[in-house]
Order: sequence, then structure tokens, then C-alpha cells
Amino acid sequence: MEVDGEAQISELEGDIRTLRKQLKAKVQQLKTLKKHFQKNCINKLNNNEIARYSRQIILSEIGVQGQLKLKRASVLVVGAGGLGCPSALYLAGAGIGRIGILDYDEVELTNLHRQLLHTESSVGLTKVESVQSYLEELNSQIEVVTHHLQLTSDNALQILQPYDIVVDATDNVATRYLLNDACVLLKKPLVSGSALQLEGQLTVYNFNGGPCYRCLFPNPPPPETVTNCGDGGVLGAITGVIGALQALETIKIILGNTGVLSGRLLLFDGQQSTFRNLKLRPKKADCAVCSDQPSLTKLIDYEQFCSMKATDKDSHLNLLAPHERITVQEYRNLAESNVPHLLIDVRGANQFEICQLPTSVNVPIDDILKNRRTTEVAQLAAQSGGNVPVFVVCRRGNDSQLAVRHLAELFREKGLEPPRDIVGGLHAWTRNVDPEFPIY
Ligand SMILES: Nc1ncnc2c1ncn2[C@@H]1O[C@H](COP(=O)(O)OP(=O)(O)OP(=O)(O)O)[C@@H](O)[C@H]1O
Ligand SMILES: [Zn+2]
Repeated sequence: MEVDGEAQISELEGDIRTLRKQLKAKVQQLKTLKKHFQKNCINKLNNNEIARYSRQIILSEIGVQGQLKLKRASVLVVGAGGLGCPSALYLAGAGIGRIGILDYDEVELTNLHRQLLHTESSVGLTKVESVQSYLEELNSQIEVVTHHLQLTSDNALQILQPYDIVVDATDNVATRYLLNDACVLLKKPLVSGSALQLEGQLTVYNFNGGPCYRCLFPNPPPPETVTNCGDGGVLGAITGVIGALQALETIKIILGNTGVLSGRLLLFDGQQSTFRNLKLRPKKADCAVCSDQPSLTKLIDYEQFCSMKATDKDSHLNLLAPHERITVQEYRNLAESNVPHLLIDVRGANQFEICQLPTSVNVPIDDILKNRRTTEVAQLAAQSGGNVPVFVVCRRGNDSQLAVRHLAELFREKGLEPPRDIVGGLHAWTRNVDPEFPIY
């Protein structure tokens, strides 16, 4: 019975894959035909457009002339994730004539709770392809261009050049500086958003005499102070709010309306349901990139400048010497041989509840770095039979290094062997030791 069921499921899945392929080919055919036969005039709205956009055309802030401005505009959305999905969706709905979607990544199951243009059937496809097919279904009157690549110093200027406005919907500091500098050099407004946990932020850089990102943050933050969604978590409704607001600011810029969020920062606290509007420092007279005498006149190596990767996929810190570390295979061998040891898992309690290695003890990284439970850890180590080895594990092997670095001195003071971190954390455990161990 069960085997039969599995066969039926995989047969149906196969059929659906084939049908999807056929559908895709037909949609492409239709697109080509429409392009050829339907002349779309940029100085006039066709009947379809008049009906489709009527509810916004009747707004005094938009009107026919405003709608034509939107039709003639082009916007590049960099990042097709939590922020990029809602902003691209509202830009497409509003009728932005040309929308570029840029992302190097593929859709994963962990994206679907918040990156709502991707569906279960797009897992494994490129994010840009997934967004493109959704937007084209929604609005065949607009053009959606895809850029399936990583934005770097080598390609940024060329890619951004043809667009009027850039939306920063990425998730890492190196790309933020890259986009800022490229937008300053190309004189384009940058609509910047970020969201983490239950909070979000929004501002527009390099617009109407307002500051750029570098004016406010001349130097990047230390890598260990940066948290991403994978480590800190985020709720989909929060990225939805900020992404939709990014689309709104973009539309206001295109329309030439007042009230654009330049020189101001909008802070959204989803827990308290509050919005705060902070006035930002004005443009910095000696800003390295946007001042009258800039010291930076071309793009630089942003990964080096920030000491951080421009992708969050393999942003592994490398803080420790080889003798302070152990691989997952070495740990597995040692655990299987019942070598007495202590394993500290430094993830937050919520994550520890999802899955954990046998015998591990949960002491969250915050408690270690703020010395709330360091003595307790040293005591545990001492109690476990004197000088048993202590290992530290986390999700991807970054926090475990911070913990080891922080604990080493205390352990030495107490005459204990300093702890070692498990390289690559639980992700490496799933990859190299136990494929059944949950990954998140
Ligand atoms: N330099 C870059 N070039 C191209 N795409 C980028 C660059 N930097 C970031 N991105 C993309 O920006 C998006 C950011 O979205 P978000 O943080 O919601 O997604 P994610 O990385 O899939 O999430 P998670 O951190 O949960 O895995 C990602 O899809 C990422 O691939
Ligand atoms: Zn500046």
C-alpha cells in the first residue's frame, strides 16, 4: 500500500514537471508573439492599462501623466529574497515599465516562509527565474529582465547603468557598500531596506542632496557583530512591510512626488507595532565617495574592505588556529569511541529545541560573550572528570569560534585545556556525517 502510494506520488510529480516545462515554452512563445504584434506606445496608455491601473490613476498624486512616468521607468531590484519579492511584486503591480531582478541564488525550502513569490515547485530553480515567471503572469504589460549572477565590483556599473533607480534588497554589508558606491558614481537613487527578527529599517540614499550610506557609515562594522536572517531569524510579515515600503519610495521618486525618505531613517518595530522616523546626519562634507573631492572614484574590493563575504552562504569566520579546532568527522570518531568529553552547543534555546547532538549541553553564545554563564561552563568542564576535552558547536561554525576565543583564557586560568570548536557546525555534521540530521 505504502509503496504504491510512493510510486503514484512520484509519477504525478513527474507529470507535473513535464506539464510545467510545456507551459513555460508556451508562455515564452506567447511573449515573443505579443512583442512582435502589439506595439506598446510609451506615450499613451492602452485600454488594458487604463483599466488595470485605474484605481491608482484616479489618485491626484498619480494621474495619467504619473502612470506614463511609471511605464517609462526602469528599476533594478538587487536580491530576490525577503525584501526583493514584495518590492518587485508591488513595482510590477503598479506598472513600472522595466523591472530588473538580480540574484545569484536558487530557491530553498527555508525561503518560502517569507519570499512569497517563490513556491514549492520553484525550489531548486534560480530565484530570478522564479520571480520573473510570477511577475509576468501578474502583468504582461511590463518587461521583466533577469540577471542571474553575483553583483561584484567588476560588473556592477555596467549592470546598474541602464536603470533609473536601484532597490537594495540584499542581506550583506559588502554588497551594501558596493551598491552605494556604484549608485553614487552613476548618480542614481538607492532605496535601501533591511529586516531582521521583528524589526525593519528603510531609507533612500544618494537622492536630492541627501547622504549616502558611506556618509553615515564610513567604516564597516566588525564582522562578528553582524547577524543575518539565517542566524538571527526573521518573520515574513516584517520583510513584507519593508519590501512594500521600498516599492512605495521607488514609486514616489519616479513620480517626482514630495515626502521621499531621504535624509531620514524609518524604523519599524513589529513587536510594538511602532514606526519611528529619525532625522539622519546630512551629507558628509568629506565623504570618501559622494563629496566634492572624493578619494574613491572607482569601485574597490568590498569583501576585503568589510572583511566579510558578499554572500551569506559561506561567510565563515576564520578566527582560530588549527589546533583550536576539530572536524565533524574527528568529533564523530571520538564520540563513537565513547571518549569522555563535554559538548557545548552555543545556539539559542529555540534553535537547540529544533535539533541537537546527543549529550550536548546548551549554553547560548550571548550568555558566554556577556560572561553570564562562563564560570558555569568552566565548572562543567572541571566536573566532567578533570581534564576532559571540551568542544563547542553551533549551526554553521561561526559562533562556536567566538565562544572558543572568549572562553580560552578563563579555561587556562583555571588550569583547564581550552575548548575547541567543531568546524562548520551542525551544517557540516549533516553534510559529512549524518544526512538525516535536520538542516535549517
Ligand atoms: N552580491 C550579491 N549579488 C547577487 N545577489 C545577492 C548579493 N548579495 C545578496 N544577494 C541576494 O540577496 C537576497 C537576500 O535575501 P534574503 O536574505 O531574504 O535571502 P537568503 O539569503 O535566501 O536568506 P537566508 O539568509 O535565510 O538563507 C538573497 O537571495 C541573496 O542571494
Ligand atoms: Zn556620502
